[in-house]
Amino acid sequence: MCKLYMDDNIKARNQLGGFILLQLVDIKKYYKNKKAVDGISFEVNEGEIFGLIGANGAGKSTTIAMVATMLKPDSGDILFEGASIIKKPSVIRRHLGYVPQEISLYSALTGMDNLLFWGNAYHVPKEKLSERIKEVCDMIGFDENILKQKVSTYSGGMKHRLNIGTALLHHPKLVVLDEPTAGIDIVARNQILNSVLKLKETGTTVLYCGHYMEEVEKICDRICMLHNGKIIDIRTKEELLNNPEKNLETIYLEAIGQA
Ligand SMILES: Nc1ncnc2c1ncn2[C@@H]1O[C@H](COP(=O)(O)OP(=O)(O)OP(=O)(O)O)[C@@H](O)[C@H]1O
Repeated sequence: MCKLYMDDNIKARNQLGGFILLQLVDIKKYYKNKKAVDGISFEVNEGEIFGLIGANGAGKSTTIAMVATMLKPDSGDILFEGASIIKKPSVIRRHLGYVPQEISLYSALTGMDNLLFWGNAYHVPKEKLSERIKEVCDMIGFDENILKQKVSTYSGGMKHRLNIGTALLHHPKLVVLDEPTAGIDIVARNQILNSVLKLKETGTTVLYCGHYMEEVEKICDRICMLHNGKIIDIRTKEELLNNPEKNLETIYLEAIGQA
């Protein structure tokens, strides 16, 4: 029999002929009686930056925690390269770089020691690790001098950048970022956004959960708006650019009846 028919994880194509990396199909998640995610379906194309926005409690973190296999949906399915990650979480785990809001760094260690630690934790082959650390440092804007310093001496923005770097060492196909710029200054935010854009240049797909509408608008190819656990709209960057009289914030506020 032809291999194509034997394979149960065949990547789907989008309308433009590109590959779909990730598909959420009618996902629901309850916390006791509270519906946190209420029938969400969307697709993330290979190589794009896909943004998720919404006010506090909209369901963003719950959604991406399910993609990162930290939480299991109550119903629906999530497919990575056509295979269900609900049935088999391992299909996504080795291809995933998940950056939660919390910083997971050892502050008593240097930046380099943190990268070595996470490189080993992600099973990056020893002979490839130093080259990969160089590539990641280039992406997050770290030089050798910074790497020699202890993380306890870093600014908040530097910690966030290194935190992202640790999730990139194993060259993941999909990077999931949960509000990576929350609570840091404008300069550090800009550096992080540039790192995310560099990541896209390397062909990596990004699922970006953000709080600040203007930054999501700036870097994302498509933006999914959530409210009360439901999708209220999905807009492409082109649609937003072609409609300059309404920015993302206005569109979102109008959609939730708050304009
Ligand atoms: N562990 C939990 N137990 C009970 N309810 C929860 C839990 N986590 C989230 N919720 C509720 O589920 C809903 C969605 O929360 P979620 O954290 O996914 O939203 P969010 O869009 O990420 O919000 P924020 O921007 O504040 O992080 C909210 O009403 C929240 O209170």
